Formats: sequence, C-alpha cells, structure tokens
Amino acid sequence: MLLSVRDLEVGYKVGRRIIHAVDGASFDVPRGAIVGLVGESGCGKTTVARALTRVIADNALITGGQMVFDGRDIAALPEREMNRLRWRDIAFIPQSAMNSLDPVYTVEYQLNEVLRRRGGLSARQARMRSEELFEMVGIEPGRLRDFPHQFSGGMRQRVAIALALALNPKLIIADEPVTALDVIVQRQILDQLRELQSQLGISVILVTHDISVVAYVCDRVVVMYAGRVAEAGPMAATITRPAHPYTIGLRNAFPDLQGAADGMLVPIEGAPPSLVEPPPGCRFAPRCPFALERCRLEVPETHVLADGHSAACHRSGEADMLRAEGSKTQTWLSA
Ligand SMILES: Nc1ncnc2c1ncn2[C@@H]1O[C@H](COP(=O)(O)OP(=O)(O)OP(=O)(O)O)[C@@H](O)[C@H]1O
Repeated sequence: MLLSVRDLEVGYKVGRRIIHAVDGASFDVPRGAIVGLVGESGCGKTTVARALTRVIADNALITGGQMVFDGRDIAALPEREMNRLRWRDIAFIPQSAMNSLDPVYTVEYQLNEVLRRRGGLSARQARMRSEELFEMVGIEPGRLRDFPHQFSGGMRQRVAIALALALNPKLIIADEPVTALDVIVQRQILDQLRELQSQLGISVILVTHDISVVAYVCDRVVVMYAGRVAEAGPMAATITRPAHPYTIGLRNAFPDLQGAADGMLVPIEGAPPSLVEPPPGCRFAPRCPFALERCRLEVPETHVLADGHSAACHRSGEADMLRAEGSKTQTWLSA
C-alpha cells in the first residue's frame, strides 16, 4: 500500500468554535491506482487532500490519526522532511490549478522553479525535462515560452499536470481537475491522466464531487460524507453494488450511471449536518430513508462487505434491500 490514512481528524478554528471538517477518516491508496475521493461540497475532500501535503489553512489543525505514506507517517514528520516530500514524492494540483499558474511568468519559468529550485536540475537539464514533460501531456514544446493566458482551460490543466509530474512523484493529488471544463475536454484530460498514470506506475488521488468522473477513470472510490468515509471499495463493485444509502443516493443524482434510480435524476433532500456539533449517530441519518432509531444514536462501525469493499452503515447487512429500495425514486421523495 502506498498510502494508508487512519482515523484522520482535521479541524478549523473559527472564533471559539471548531469545525470538525474531517472526523475519523480512514482509507487506502494502493500503488499504481487512481483513487477517487468523492462527496458533496463541504464533506471534507479538500481538507483531506491538503492534510496529505500538510499545506493547510492557517486556522486548520491536524488533531489526530495517521497518514502512512511509503512507510512514514506524514502527520508526524518534521516540517523539513515534509518539505522534501512535496513535489518529489507527493505533488498536489490545487482546485484552482487553472488559475493558479502565475499570469506574470511564462510556463517554462514556472516549470523551472520546480525543476531547478526543488529538484536541483541544471538549466540545461531543466530545459530538456520541460520539453519532455510538455510532450508527455500532449503540448508542443515550442509553447513553453507562452504565458498561461495564451492557453485554453484544458491546456492549462495539462500544464498543471506537467508541473505535478516534474520530479517524478509517487503520488499525485488532483483536486477537482476537470470541474471547470466541458465534457469533451474533461474526457481528454482524464484519458491523459489515466495514460500517464499507467505508463509511469504512479498513484493518483482524484478529488471530485462528480461520481461520473470517478466511474470513468478511477480504480477505487472513497465516498465521504460530513467528514467521514461512508463507503470505500473497488470502483466497479462500489458503483454497481453500493451498500451505503448515501452512495446509493449519490448515484441517483447522476442518472447516466448504471443502476441509478429509474434513470431519473433524484437529488437527496436536505443538507449535510453542522460540523460544529455533528449529530451523535450516523451523520447521514437525518437524510437517510432507511434510518432506524439506532442510526440516530450510535456511530456505525465500518463493515467489510468483500475484499477491499467496506461501508459504515448499521444496515449494510441488508445491502440488497437498500439497493433495491434505494433505486426507486419514491424512496427518496418520501424521506
Ligand atoms: N479555512 C477554513 N476555515 C473554516 N472552515 C473551513 C475552512 N476550509 C474549509 N472549511 C470548512 O470545512 C468543511 C470541509 O471543507 P472542504 O473544503 O474540505 O470540503 P470539500 O468537500 O472539499 O468541499 P468543496 O468541494 O466545496 O471544496 C466545510 O464545512 C468548510 O466550510
């Protein structure tokens, strides 16, 4: 396993309150796999992604858990060692990657910053590597001297991928890499990411709210809800045989996916709970059509359903019924 996250807790201090943005999240990233971290806005995906690089907001605090990357716990590494890990071992493509390229400098200058300052390459080596990287992501090397605004959105995303690949990391974390792009360009970028990932044997964590992106490109999926992992497993098994009502509901919100409710778009009514004072039991219980009294009171354990597939639901033993009922529109309308 390249990365094992266990019981991760990250909070944000706002005044005298703590927002428990990630509250006991556990998941694994195998070597050479693309893992989708999926869930609706505010569930803590970006917080997890940033905790993994330890580039977190000033008011954020990692308060518990482990993130064992290649045998070392990121949470416990001194900042100096962590800094050595960034770009070289773990590269992060932030959510606003397309706009985060500095408009004042050419793309080559920005690649040089990573290659020379971080990687210690000579000017000549950096030039050669930049050309190689551009070829890898399908951009004509002659365009290295262009400024970010001279590239289209999709091309800028490719540049961001080239930048992430610069020092041959073992893991790339990409936060919503295709969200702002139209569907055709999305597919091209995802195809490219997949191709590079398999060529180079790296692992990718792809953060997205869009489960159809996960279905298109990921090997595994981790479904987050309100700061916790609801369900995790191999992509095909989790999408076709989800066992957590939230995953079933999420699938219904993307009607193109196989198994979605009557082929119609059915949103999950309501909103996620407060992360300042989350409900005591299952966090999805207030919106769950299958919730029992117990669900409102007791935090569900994570149940292993099959090899590498698990769900944190008191009723995961009744998964066949949950799937059958959960794929009916009516179930969600009357919740
Ligand atoms: N710097 C911050 N200070 C206070 N609260 C924050 C901060 N950053 C994030 N949060 C809160 O933490 C929770 C998790 O946010 P996070 O950005 O990780 O979610 P997300 O699933 O990535 O959502 P999105 O897709 O909208 O970015 C949210 O309730 C959010 O409002």
